[in-house]
Amino acid sequence: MKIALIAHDKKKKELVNFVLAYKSIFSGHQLYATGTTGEQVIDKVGVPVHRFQSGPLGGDQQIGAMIAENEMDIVIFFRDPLTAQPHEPDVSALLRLCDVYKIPLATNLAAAEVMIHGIERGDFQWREIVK
Ligand SMILES: O=C(CO)COP(=O)(O)O
Repeated sequence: MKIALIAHDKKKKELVNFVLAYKSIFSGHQLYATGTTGEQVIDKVGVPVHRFQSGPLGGDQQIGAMIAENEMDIVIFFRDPLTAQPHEPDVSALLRLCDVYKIPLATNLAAAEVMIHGIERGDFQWREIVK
């Protein structure tokens, strides 16, 4: 499956630790990320990640474009709800596209924990049928 990994700055450590904890599962999938998140995942986890632009420079929109093309299966986006983001419209647009295209989206650690076990079990195989 194609999995997008995104984290706002104050959530990056949490996301990196999450990917590290489930490295064996993530390793079996194609990973995509916004620029800085991807850089940290590559450095600290050591898995291959396709990196887009940094979020404020269009990375969220690039992932949104993949969703619109039915090219992204799952989005894990650790958002920081307590810090204003200069590119908030891009963030909202990405979340909206997940809903438009029914793309499974986890926006915090607790939801991502459930999601990763679902990925492991094959709960999202229906995405292959949709394609
Ligand atoms: O801002 C982001 C998502 O909205 C994340 O971008 P970076 O991974 O480049 O920090």
